Amino acid sequence: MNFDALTDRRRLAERIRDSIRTVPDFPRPGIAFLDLCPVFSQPDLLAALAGAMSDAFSGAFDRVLAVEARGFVVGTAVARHAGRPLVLARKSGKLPGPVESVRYDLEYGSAELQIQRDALRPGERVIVVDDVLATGGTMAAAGELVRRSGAAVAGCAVVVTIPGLGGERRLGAEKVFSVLPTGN
Ligand SMILES: O=P(O)(O)OC[C@H]1O[C@H](OP(=O)(O)OP(=O)(O)O)[C@H](O)[C@@H]1O
Ligand SMILES: Nc1ncnc2[nH]cnc12
Repeated sequence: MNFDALTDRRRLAERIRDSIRTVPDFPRPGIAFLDLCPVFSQPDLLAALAGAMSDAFSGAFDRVLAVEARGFVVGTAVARHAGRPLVLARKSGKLPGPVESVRYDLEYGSAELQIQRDALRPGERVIVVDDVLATGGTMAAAGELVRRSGAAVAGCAVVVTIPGLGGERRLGAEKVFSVLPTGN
């Protein structure tokens, strides 16, 4: 990475950090909820985010898998920026079948994620895009859906990682790119 790219990355991270609103005790007591709506409302910031995520994987991916719901915002921007097809991982009951399903736990609940069986092809390289990485339960479920299709996870991209919840450790081998990494 050259100096300009590093400076731009730092500036991007600063603007995102300044834009995120932390809401205590939402959606339930004890959770410090990161509200990224103010990030999504700034077109230049969303475009820069998409560019940083795409660059992080040097364009070495065939499709972008976006996770419902906030991941759709970021994933759509990345797919558009990179000129790659967008695939949706949706919460249970939203996609017409046949679908593949995985149940999972996240920081404040449990859910089921699905993709359509013909959405990914064997051998394709897929990046999974979301807004927040907390426990990693959601990303792990999305990765499992990718592998069940015979495709491979080329990486995971998130706007922000919440430190101390084990998300990056849990994803282990999957390469995680976070614009605001742990500790920032
Ligand atoms: O790392 P984890 O502990 O799994 O948490 C991260 C997930 O939690 C949030 O999704 P949520 O299910 O709240 O959905 P939403 O985007 O529909 O609000 C967030 O958008 C991530 O998908
Ligand atoms: N603390 C949090 N804020 C926003 N989204 C989340 N997803 C999981 N944990 C979260």
